[in-house]
Amino acid sequence: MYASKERQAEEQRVRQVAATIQRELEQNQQKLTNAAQETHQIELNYGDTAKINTLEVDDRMETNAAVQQQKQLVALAVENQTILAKRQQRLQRLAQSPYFGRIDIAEGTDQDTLYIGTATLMDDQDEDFLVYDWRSPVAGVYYNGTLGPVTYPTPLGPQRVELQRKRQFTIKADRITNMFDTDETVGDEVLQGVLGAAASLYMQNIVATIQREQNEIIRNTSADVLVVQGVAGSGKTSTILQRLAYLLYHSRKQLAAEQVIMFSPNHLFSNYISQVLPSLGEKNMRQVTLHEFLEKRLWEVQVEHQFTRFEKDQRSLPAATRKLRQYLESTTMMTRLRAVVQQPNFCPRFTDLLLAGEPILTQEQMQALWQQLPASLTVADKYQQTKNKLIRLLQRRVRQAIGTDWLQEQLESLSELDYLSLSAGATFTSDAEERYTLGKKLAQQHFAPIYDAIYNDFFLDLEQQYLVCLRQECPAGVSPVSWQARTETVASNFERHHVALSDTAPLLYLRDLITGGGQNHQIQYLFIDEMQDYSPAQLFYIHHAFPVAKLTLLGDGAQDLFAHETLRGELLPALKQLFPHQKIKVYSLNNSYRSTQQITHFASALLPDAPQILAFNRPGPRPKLLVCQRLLELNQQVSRACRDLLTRETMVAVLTKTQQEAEQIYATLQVDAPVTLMTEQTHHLQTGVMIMPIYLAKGLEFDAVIGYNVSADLFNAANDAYILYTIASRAMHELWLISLGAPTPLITQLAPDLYERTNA
Ligand SMILES: Nc1ncnc2c1ncn2[C@@H]1O[C@H](COP(=O)(O)OP(=O)(O)OP(=O)(O)O)[C@@H](O)[C@H]1O
Repeated sequence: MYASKERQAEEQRVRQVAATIQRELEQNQQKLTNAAQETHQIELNYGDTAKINTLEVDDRMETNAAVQQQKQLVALAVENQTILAKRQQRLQRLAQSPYFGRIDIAEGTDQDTLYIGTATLMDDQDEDFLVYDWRSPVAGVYYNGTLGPVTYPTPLGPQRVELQRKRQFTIKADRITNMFDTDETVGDEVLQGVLGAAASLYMQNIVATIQREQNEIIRNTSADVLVVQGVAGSGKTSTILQRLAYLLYHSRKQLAAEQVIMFSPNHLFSNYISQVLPSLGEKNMRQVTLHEFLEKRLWEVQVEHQFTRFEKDQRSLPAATRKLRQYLESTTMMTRLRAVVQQPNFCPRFTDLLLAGEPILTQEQMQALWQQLPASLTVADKYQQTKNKLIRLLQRRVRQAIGTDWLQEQLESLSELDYLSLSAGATFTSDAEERYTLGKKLAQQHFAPIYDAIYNDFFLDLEQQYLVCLRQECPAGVSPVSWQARTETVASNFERHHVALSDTAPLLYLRDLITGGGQNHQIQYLFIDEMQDYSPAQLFYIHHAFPVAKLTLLGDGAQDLFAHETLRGELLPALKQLFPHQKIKVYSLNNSYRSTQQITHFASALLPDAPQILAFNRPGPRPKLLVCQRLLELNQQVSRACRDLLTRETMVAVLTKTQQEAEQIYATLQVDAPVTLMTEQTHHLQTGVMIMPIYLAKGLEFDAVIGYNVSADLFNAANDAYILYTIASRAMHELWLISLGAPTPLITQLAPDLYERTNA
């Protein structure tokens, strides 16, 4: 009886709040319409003003002032319209679900009841909060505290209150579909509902069900480098997107979405997460993949793609190559380059700048300029001064060219069109002036490629310089023969305008060290998802490239597809080496939310150094292992599995190790549903069946996953347990693994009750 009275009271409140939202929506819509008309009217007037007679000087001045004023009016009107439009969107969001939580807090005899939703809502008089934004300090109590004494931050210091009740709601428009009181962070029941639902094409926000351990990460504003080491499906991506929404809300004046950048694993992922921030009323941050970032900075050469390298590695990766790679991709490699550049007599390798085969500025000249500079200057300063001197030398060359016969001849033979473009409508007072001006322009045009080359730092022979650094010293633990062979490979790569992935970070760093460029001071926050896919050298370089950005790095050592081992072993010393002057905070997330208990147990058992992975209590069928004897049978079984799964699930993924296998199965798959072969160029998830190599499925999830050909032949290398774990942990509800011939011992050695084995 009491419970139903409570429910009635809550239902009545929701209806009242929903009615307020509706009223505000209507009023705001009216204001928005008026504002749009006003903007339009001002723009019309602005057009008229521009037509005012500008012949008389006085009129002209007046018109200029009027135009300025009109421009300001337009800007104001547009701003006003933007604010109203944002408000309308916020109200529309609240109308769908006004709030999801309630807390009752008491301070002494003062009692307060607060409702928490995705945005703030005031009552009609603008006096009382009907809904508190989830990011407000007091709302932290909802996510953080169990009942009893709790504290939350205020401008006057920590505020201590008694949390007397925590209530959760599921509300659709003005109807409560579920409501209960809880003492937990966020009750199991709501989470069960959310996690049991079907996969979606876009990631959803988790604002109503943020867990305590996630909340801490979201609200941390003090760390310079915040690292989240979390098991698959622990909500790392969800948490950082919520964190970004939190940071944008709290630093509204100092931080804009444009000052935030996120490194994401691929375009599919970027698109998959693109709706989370807008659903929380925030603009999206910039996203970039590692390959895009490297390619943009090394635009004159072709950069090896991580995915291409992964595919090649599957065919063969000798131990010696792995060892060399480890060194090239280490922080030691980067600091060694720094030491080379900081040597007292360091002089970079330069290259002649040629025009039609003729050297215009020579490396000897450049070296001489460098040597003349005071030894006390930094390398970057010396470089800039050399660059400036080269520009001056070029200017002198331009002046000298003006009087030369060849230039005068060219002037004489200018076509009418060339003359007009060169003179650009200028009038000259004398013939000599005309000859000089046009001659100078012609000379400037002639030497423009050299100017561009200086401007773009092409006089620095970065490739030779890099080779010099490599040849200087063979690192400890690497055989001199393989080091030399590797260095020769780098040289022949350069001849083909190609750079191997391992050389990209060192090469870029070397260039920046010498030129003093390459640093972006605008970005305030930088997020890296899947940090285990970055080598220490790449992380080192990214930190160098964005020196003021606070970093949030997320990863899972167990999803180490590319065998960088960045997140294996002792994390803190490695981080200290990477970020020696930063305040580092490391969080671990061990609860896995994505998959059923059966899938999580199976996936965790695959890992050799089994981390602590806590499965969420959501039961489902055990993973299935199907063994086939012939290729034809394997393909038939995959088709059959897809058909079966599609009777229950909407998004089924066939995950392979390589692109080639994905193409093979795509060619033979027979199902009565849309089938999409995903490639690096695919940007959107699809319903039906998606086929892709595992590296494209990073960070994604599907209702059901079929692991394609998990045979002993294919999964036998040291890193394969991690690949298989990544495949398995993409599945939310069902996992099938199909093998051609004997399945990998990674599976067969597991406890038999972890999966169900069938022979086809
Ligand atoms: N607090 C939460 N409330 C509701 N759902 C959650 C919560 N935390 C995580 N999830 C859900 O769990 C799934 C996995 O989350 P997410 O992709 O953020 O994890 P992840 O740690 O980045 O995973 P991975 O490393 O495996 O890619 C998503 O469906 C997400 O919505």
